[in-house]
Amino acid sequence: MIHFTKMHGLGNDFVVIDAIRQTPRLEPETIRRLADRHFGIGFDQLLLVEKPVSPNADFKYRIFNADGSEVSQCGNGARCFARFVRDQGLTDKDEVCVDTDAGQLLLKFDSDGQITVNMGIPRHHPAEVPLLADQEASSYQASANGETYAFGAVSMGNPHAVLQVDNVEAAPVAAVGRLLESHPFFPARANIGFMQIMDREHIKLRVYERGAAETLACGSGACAAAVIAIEHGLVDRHVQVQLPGGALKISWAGRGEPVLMTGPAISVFEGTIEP
Ligand SMILES: N[C@H](CCC[C@H](N)C(=O)O)C(=O)O
Repeated sequence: MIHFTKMHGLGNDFVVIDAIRQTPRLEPETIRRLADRHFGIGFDQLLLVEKPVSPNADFKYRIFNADGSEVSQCGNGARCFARFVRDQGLTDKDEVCVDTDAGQLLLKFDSDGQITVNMGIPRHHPAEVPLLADQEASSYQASANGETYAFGAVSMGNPHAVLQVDNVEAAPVAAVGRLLESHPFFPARANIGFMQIMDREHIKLRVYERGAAETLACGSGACAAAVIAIEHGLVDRHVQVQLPGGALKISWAGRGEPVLMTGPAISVFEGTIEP
């Protein structure tokens, strides 16, 4: 029997499992079954909390999408991970350093109960996103089903393409998101953001996530949209990103600097599974 906690960050929801004091064996098929919102628990991603691999880190955490694929970054998940290790008594630190497959993240508990994540330095080179382009560009194009789509692209430790739209509510997120998520232009697939610039301090965003379809919020997607909008001179360096599930505060001082993301993390219930 495995104990888990069901959590969410702005409605992007997770099952979080302590894999330090437990030894879960979760094959991709099991993850897919548990992710099902009718036959399983239901979640966008499953997070495993493990012992650190680096001497200076407190933990390692691994991320699995609802389709069973293991990935390297999850912004909302990082905040829920931080809340989890505190609630479970695995740490009493106010700042937690965590190893991930994309490098280390630094997580800080703010006085108001929100959590600020240093999401690392965005990567722009095509090979780092990854995407199939000969050189870096401020905007790329990909064609599908007779349409051509223009987007910015960046890695936050996971691949993101961001399209600018005039009305995010009317954006074809399901149809175009699904098309581009697994487009050959993205050899590792990609998270597809649809961004509407409201003013120099506010973005509205919807994200069709790799391996999870549209979610109510995407932390790394909010970081990617802010980076691309800042690069294009559309917003200032401190911006609020409004997603269907709520708002995140994103700050970025420019190339070579890390992106900071601040937002909530909520525990909903605890349970047990026989995987
Ligand atoms: N679907 C993403 C992982 C989860 C990202 C998202 N939930 C976040 O908050 O950043 C990927 O395959 O890269």
